Amino acid sequence: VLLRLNKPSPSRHGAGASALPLYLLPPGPRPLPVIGNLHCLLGALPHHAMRALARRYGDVVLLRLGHVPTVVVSSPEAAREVMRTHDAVVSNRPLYVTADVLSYGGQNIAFAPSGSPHWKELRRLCAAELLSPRRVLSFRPVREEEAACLVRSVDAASPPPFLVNVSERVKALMNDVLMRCAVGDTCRMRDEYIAELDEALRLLAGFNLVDLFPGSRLARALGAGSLRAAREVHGRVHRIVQAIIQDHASKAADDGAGSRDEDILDVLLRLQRDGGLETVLTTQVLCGVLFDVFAAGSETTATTTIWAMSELAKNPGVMRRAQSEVRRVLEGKTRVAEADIQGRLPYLQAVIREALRLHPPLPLILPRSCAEPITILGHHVPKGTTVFVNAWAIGRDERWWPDASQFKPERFEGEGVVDFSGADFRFLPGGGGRRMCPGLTFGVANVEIALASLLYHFDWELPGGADPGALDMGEAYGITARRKTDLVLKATPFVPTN
Ligand code: HEM
Repeated sequence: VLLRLNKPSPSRHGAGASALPLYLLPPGPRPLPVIGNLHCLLGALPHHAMRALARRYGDVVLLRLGHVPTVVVSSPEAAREVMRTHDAVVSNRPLYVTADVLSYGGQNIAFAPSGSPHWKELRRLCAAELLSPRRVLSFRPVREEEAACLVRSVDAASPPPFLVNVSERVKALMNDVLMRCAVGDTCRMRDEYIAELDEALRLLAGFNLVDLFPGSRLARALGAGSLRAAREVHGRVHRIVQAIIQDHASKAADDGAGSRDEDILDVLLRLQRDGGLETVLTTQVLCGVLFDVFAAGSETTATTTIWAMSELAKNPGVMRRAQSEVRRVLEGKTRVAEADIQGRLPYLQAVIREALRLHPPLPLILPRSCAEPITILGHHVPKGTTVFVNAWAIGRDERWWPDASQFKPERFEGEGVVDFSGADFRFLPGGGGRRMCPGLTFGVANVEIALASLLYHFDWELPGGADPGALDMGEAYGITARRKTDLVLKATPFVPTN
């Protein structure tokens, strides 16, 4: 009787759960008819609401979101079981309807089925070609030029001190960097492409009725508008990418081989021509991969940089220490070159990690789907369950991070520091296991040079002498946990640009 009172009835949580002894299922709130536990997520951002549920029910919580059985894990041990012990079984993404349309039915990297030869080949290409350390290094001139451009754009305002919308500038910077690395610097449809990709990201964010109630005709009818919008954006993106590919092919013929560094589309087109891969690189696959690079790369790196600047503005002592490190290392220079800072800014690196701990851009990582029944910390998780790892909650938990809510980069200094490799399940900004982010090194390189440039060239403070501690740190709803309000700071030039 006690078990019945404390545990949800299995049959209430979805078909896969119905044959199980109810005490084996993870605990969770009682689902309501039809909507299940959707009401538990109302009024708060999903990762916040899920943390509140974890505090009440434990590190493994069972929910029913609409018709979809869902498990949320919120501790390093539970995350290890998902991403290491059961990695092979929990590495598919649930293919939501909008994502299905935008990814050509899972032909890109982020939504392709994980066991498929297609996904394995694309991941191999990421490691060996598209996002390899050599390729990331070859993008160095792009990062340096764009970071210098950012500094000039701040400097262009007059007279000093300038009021700078840091959010806008950083977003523009990351869009430009990712766009140039993906399709080159002379893409005539650049702005159109960015606008369509932004719209696609907006459609991907959030829970869609059709995804929450798969199989329901009513949900299909009510959700028809967003599905139609996704199809339209998808059609426009496809046409733009086709035109970009044609431009590239004719430019490659004009330039002659080897006259410039390859961008990601050049590499894809070369691999397409050469053939011999496990998968055929159709135009659809190229569109999907370019979508991954831009969608997964631009927003995450911009969000991380903006949160890092926010935390620095909120914590002037940390700002001073990071600035003095950057200024000591770059003394006498008129612009930031990566060769000058590489491996020489350990405190700034710690600032970036601390920003990623408190503000992982993808707070719930990306959802996974359980292909077979598994056990997480002794709880039975039925086949077909969607699994979320709440990296945001784990990164803010006092059990693993003393003074968890404080911005203390020092915790990432010294021996035995936690790294980005996904091996330490307390710190999962790039996820873990076989689905772990393949672009994290590239992303962090973009964040590092942007921050080094802003800190080297300018002093920063809140406008109107506002109290740094009172800076609004609210998050907006969306595919990434970005700032709710734009970050606007006062910049005073410190080192002039050349
Ligand atoms: C600070 C920057 C970044 C962060 C915090 C980040 C974070 C993440 C996370 C949490 C995932 C899901 C991993 C999982 O399911 O375990 C992911 C996947 C992915 N990321 Fe990143 N990312 C960043 C930058 C980038 C960049 C620059 C690129 C490419 C240019 C990229 C490409 C991808 C791709 C393709 C996937 C899907 C991988 C798959 O499903 O196999 N990311 N990223």
